[in-house]
Formats: sequence, C-alpha cells, structure tokens
Amino acid sequence: MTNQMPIGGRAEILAQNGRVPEALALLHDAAASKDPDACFSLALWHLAGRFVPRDLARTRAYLRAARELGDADAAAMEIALTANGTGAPADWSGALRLLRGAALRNSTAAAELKLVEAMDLADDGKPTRLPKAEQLVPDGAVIRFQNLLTAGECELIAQAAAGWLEPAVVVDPRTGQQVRHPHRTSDGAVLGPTRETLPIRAINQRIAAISGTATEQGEALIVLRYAPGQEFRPHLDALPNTHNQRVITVLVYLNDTNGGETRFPTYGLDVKPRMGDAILFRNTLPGGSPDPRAIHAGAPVTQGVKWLATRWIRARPFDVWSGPESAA
Ligand SMILES: O=C(O)CCC(=O)C(=O)O
Ligand SMILES: [Fe+2]
Repeated sequence: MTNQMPIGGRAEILAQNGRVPEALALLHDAAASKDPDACFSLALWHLAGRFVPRDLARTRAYLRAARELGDADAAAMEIALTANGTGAPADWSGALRLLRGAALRNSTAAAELKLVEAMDLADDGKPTRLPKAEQLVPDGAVIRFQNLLTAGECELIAQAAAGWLEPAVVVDPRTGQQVRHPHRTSDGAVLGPTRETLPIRAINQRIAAISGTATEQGEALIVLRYAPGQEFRPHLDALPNTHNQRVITVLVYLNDTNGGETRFPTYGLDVKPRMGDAILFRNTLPGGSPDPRAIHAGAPVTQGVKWLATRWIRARPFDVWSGPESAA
C-alpha cells in the first residue's frame, strides 16, 4: 500500500514518527533520480522550516527542479515567490516569463496570463493608472475607488479563494474547542505569499498604490464569503497591542450584493457593495493609537452571497513569515 503513496507522503509519515534522517534520505535519493514530488516536498519543508532548517534559497532551487520535471503546483508557487521576492529579490519580469512558460501547458496559468496582459502595468508590475478617489464622508475618512478591479479580476480572486475557504473560528476558552465565531460568521481564505498568483500580486500592488503604501506593508489578502444572514459585527481593525499597527484597511467588493453593506455608524454611512469597487479608511489617529471613529461592520447579507477581499495595511513592512508582530 505505502509504495503507492507519493514519495512526499511517505517521507512525511516517517518524519512525523521521528525518523527524519530516513525521510530526508528517501527524498534526497528520489530528488536525485528526478522525482518531481520529492523535489516539491523538499521545497515545502525548507519553506516552512519543517523537519529541516528554514532555507528560502533551497526552497526556490527545489521548486525550480520540480517545475522543470513538470510539476504544475511547483510552477505556480515558483511564480508567486519570484514575483513577491521570497528567497530572492522580487522579480516581476522573471515571474512573467515563468508564467508565459506555464501558460503553454496549464489552463489556469493561461487564464492568469490573459488577465495580467490586460492590465496596464509598468516593468515592476505596478499600475500605470488608477481610478480617481471619491470622498464618501466630508473629512475624507472613507474613500471609494470605483472599478478598481475588473469583473474578470473579481472572479479570479473568488475562484482562487474558493478552494481554501474555512469558517471563521475562535477557541472557546471553556472547552478549548474551536467554535464558529459569533462576531464574524463568514467563511474566509488567506491568499498568502505562496498563493499570490501574478494577477493577485498585481492587485496587491494596485491596492498599495491607491493607499500610498509599500506593497510589503500589506498583510496577506483575505477573501471573505458571506451567505444570507452572515455578517461582520461592528469592530475596529486596529489591534489592541502591536508594534506595527494596521493603519489602513482596503476592502474590495467582488460582487454586487443584496444587503451586506459596509456600515460606518460614526458617519451614518452605508456603502453598498458593487463589483470591483474598493473603499479605503484609516484605523489610527495621527499618534498611531486606534481611532474609535473607524468602527465599521458588514451588515447581514439578505439574499445570495457576498464576496469581499480585505487588505489590512500595517504602519511598516510586515513579514508574514516571521509572525504577526515582527517588522522587517
Ligand atoms: O464585510 C464588510 O463589509 C466589512 C469587512 C471588514 O470589516 C473587514 O474585513 O475588516
Ligand atoms: Fe473590518
């Protein structure tokens, strides 16, 4: 039986049973005989620092090897890490070259390439034009950018997230069990650096551009899906204790929604979700402490679903790899 299991799975079981040297020998031998699954497993272990020390340069080398041996998942991850600068300086044009290669063999990559080629981008993948900012409240505390994303871009983000959605959960302090969060009842998916396909990278750079921030200040893009009745109750996005505060939030609506308005009680403002529109607001006062006026909520959806992408932007570059409180 076990021999039918991909080599990565076999190595995983060995390593979990404390037989790490055997697991590594198995993977290294298989990688030397050009097994793509062994190369991909070694890439992931070095990326996560699982069973081996973390080593991003090795991650990149093993991803390249797995891609050259025909592994489509490795190819996708290599493209993402090339563009976002994980393991080597960010290289948009190198990533685009890899995507052009992948698009010849893979329909997902081909669809991504088509979307990226339709964008007006500079050589570093940054946008050359932006929609104009529209102040929704007199002091400019909430700003809207209509049609920041195209319908095709919205659809791609929702599709990319669909496979990773999980219910928002918290740990019940009494039982230690994970339970659904009554405060935020939607399902969510985190599109972190390994899932940052080129369209998503370009969109993250667009969000950075409208907010006047560096792309590296953004946390991973989060996609939320609300079913009828689901909501995000009034809250502040700023964190209670942090050295690197969430200064700005950008929300992008991925579809037209019935109900599900983003509500700002301080301003008596309800923003109706319209596909492709983004809103931006500040979460902190000039001194850096949380601004209570930024309280907001996602009202319950009345019919159909609401798809939303959220980018929380920190005061300084934010390294998703070394934990929420670390600043690069
Ligand atoms: O669903 C909404 O409109 C609000 C979402 C939100 O507040 C957030 O993602 O931080
Ligand atoms: Fe929020």
